Amino acid sequence: MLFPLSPPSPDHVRLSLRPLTLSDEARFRAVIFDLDGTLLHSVPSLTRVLNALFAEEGLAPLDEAQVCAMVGEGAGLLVARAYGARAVGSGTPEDPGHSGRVARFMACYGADPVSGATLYPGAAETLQHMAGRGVRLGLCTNKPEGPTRALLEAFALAPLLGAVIAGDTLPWRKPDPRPLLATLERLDVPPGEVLFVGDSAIDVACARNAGVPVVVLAHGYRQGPVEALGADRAFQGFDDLMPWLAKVAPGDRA
Ligand SMILES: O=C(O)COP(=O)(O)O
Repeated sequence: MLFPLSPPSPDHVRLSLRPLTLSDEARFRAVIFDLDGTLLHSVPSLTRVLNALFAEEGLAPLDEAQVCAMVGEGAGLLVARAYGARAVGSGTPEDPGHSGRVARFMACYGADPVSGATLYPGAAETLQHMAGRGVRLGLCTNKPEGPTRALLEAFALAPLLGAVIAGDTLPWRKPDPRPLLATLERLDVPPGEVLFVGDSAIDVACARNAGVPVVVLAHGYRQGPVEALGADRAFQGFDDLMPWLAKVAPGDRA
């Protein structure tokens, strides 16, 4: 089961408020964010692009709930899963037609990754407040670097981020720890002083592999209940994350 695609149900809110493990006494000098499902609601834009390609090929469109379940492990797996859902190809990157499909997707998505994408409420304000207090901020996403940079510029986040590692910046993607470790190295902060904020099992696994504490936002893309992700703490969205971040990452200009 996948949630939330619409305003959270009371049950979902209750689940996300269960006691979790990361203490309020923790202190961090840097915070690294995931992009899709954490800062950015990108599924409408990804669905638009996939369905434009599908229309050209006479394939039935996907809905946003289906695409939500396919996002988080990079453009290649998204495209493989999307075509696989229409019985085109094997649903894996090993399929002979895969690289052509990814190239067509990237041409179309790269031309306009912004239309249909929105920042989650409070995302920009949270990053602005933290950057203003001297907290070092980074981004670690599996989305390819071209559209990632275009989105960060379009939503005015680029100047707030001291490090950006995208899905094709390095030869490895999350859940491999190296993209996250590279992000904190570029921020010049050791793993114990960094918090990762994500939304998915991939994010939690990456953080665990890197030895970095991780919290998740329940507004993002995942399958199953938020506490099943095994993060150190979960928040509904930026409304409840922001006051907690102000405590645990006060910044050196506070
Ligand atoms: O899978 C993607 O393309 C992006 O995913 P992420 O920003 O959640 O890492």
